[in-house]
Amino acid sequence: MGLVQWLKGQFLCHLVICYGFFVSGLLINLLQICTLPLWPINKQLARRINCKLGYSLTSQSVALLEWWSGTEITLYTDPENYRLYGKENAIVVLNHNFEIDFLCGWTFCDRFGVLGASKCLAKKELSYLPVIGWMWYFLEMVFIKRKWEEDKRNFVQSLQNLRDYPENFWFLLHCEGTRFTEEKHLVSMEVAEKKSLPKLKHHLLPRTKGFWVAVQNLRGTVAAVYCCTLNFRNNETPTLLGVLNGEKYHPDLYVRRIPLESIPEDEAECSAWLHKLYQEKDKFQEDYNQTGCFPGPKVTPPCRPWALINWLGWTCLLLYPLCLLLVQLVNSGSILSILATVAFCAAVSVCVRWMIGQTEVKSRDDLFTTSTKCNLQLKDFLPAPKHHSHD
Ligand SMILES: CC/C=C\C/C=C\C/C=C\C/C=C\C/C=C\C/C=C\CCC(=O)SCCNC(=O)CCNC(=O)[C@H](O)C(C)(C)COP(=O)(O)OP(=O)(O)OC[C@H]1O[C@@H](n2cnc3c(N)ncnc32)[C@H](O)[C@@H]1OP(=O)(O)O
Ligand SMILES: CCCCCCCC/C=C\CCCCCCCC(=O)OC[C@@H](O)COP(=O)(O)O
Repeated sequence: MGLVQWLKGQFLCHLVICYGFFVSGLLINLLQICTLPLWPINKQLARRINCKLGYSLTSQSVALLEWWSGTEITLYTDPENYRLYGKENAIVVLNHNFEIDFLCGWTFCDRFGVLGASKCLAKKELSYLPVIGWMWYFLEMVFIKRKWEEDKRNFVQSLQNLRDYPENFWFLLHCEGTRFTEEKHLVSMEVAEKKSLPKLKHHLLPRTKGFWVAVQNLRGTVAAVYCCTLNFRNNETPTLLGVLNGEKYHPDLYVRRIPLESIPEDEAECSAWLHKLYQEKDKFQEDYNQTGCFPGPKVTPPCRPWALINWLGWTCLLLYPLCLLLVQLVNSGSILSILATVAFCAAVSVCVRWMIGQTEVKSRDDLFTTSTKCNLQLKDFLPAPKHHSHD
């Protein structure tokens, strides 16, 4: 292992990265709050400023993936469609299997210049995440509790608000509604069976309501649906902690552009259409597993320097006062101040570690809720208890 790779694994480096991300994030949140008086006066300007501020925070994690971990992304797509990416609004339908799928998504957004304005349909809990969740309020992210009766008014209103958004945006929808795990897959295929739908091998059954409502409310605003399938080469199982440790991954993304006009307006037909799309996605996934690649030509969208420049800028800006403070502390010899500084660094580290924990794949805890819907019990997924003989 080289020196640089060894350094990337050191806690001190992680602490500096987390400190930069967290403190710059809080400053960006503060600047976003300062834009509040501008919203009633010039809403479009306030939105544009928030896109830039959002970019300044989100792109730090993109820089981490591209420059720190050296991850190389590959796109499989039709060259005719390639030239439209980033130049139109789109709904992105993506599989949800990996801990860093959102990070790869952001990286593609950055390569096509839509990172600041990128949006997604996210579970409400994510809106409480310090820094990132708070930033998303100002970026008009759509949050849902995943209870349709409670969600529908706010969901439709949030989509309607995007109709005059001043920047090109991609709206990400994980139709599967949760991350893929074997246990959730079992539950989901039971639902498929009840609904007489073909079983999927690599995906959960898509939840169709959110997709239909998004398509209906964004007609005339969004030009196309990008049907995306993400995979990692050589069965890599990427994690955010791995990225922080400087591990390099190889994501492959297959994108098909589907004009929005070709998607049925009627709810039942639209649902059937989405189920068919997932059956096709399942087939592409199976082919990928067999052959190690997706159909169609490969391209690596060019990496832009802005994420790195922004990251280095924030790091220099925030490391300077930190170093001054440390020197003063050591000179002062005050044990209390030194302890307070160590406690502050530990708090930043714990906070970011907790945020990273929110991105990790959970497999069993949410079975209680999902499985109740299907009259299955948690014990149905757990290994049979071992009976120890005391003889
Ligand atoms: C060129 C490059 C292109 C692209 C680059 C790629 C990406 C970049 C793009 C953007 C990046 C931007 C941001 C990313 C950053 C971070 C965010 C990341 C992730 C956020 C992750 C999440 O939060 S996912 C969770 C939230 N999202 C969703 O849930 C969406 C899917 N769900 C829905 O749409 C639902 O319909 C709903 C939530 C709107 C409502 O759900 P509800 O359950 O209340 O109602 P439904 O009608 O949907 O469901 C009832 C029916 O469901 C049946 N059922 C029951 N159990 C199951 C089951 N286990 N599986 C399937 N179906 C089930 C039930 O029987 C009911 O059926 P009926 O027939 O009776 O209706
Ligand atoms: C310089 C960079 C510093 C690196 C630190 C980066 C820290 C980033 C921390 C948090 C980013 C938050 C992104 C949230 C996206 C998480 C996606 C997610 O949580 O999906 C789960 C969800 O679908 C299913 O949830 P359920 O299991 O159904 O409930």
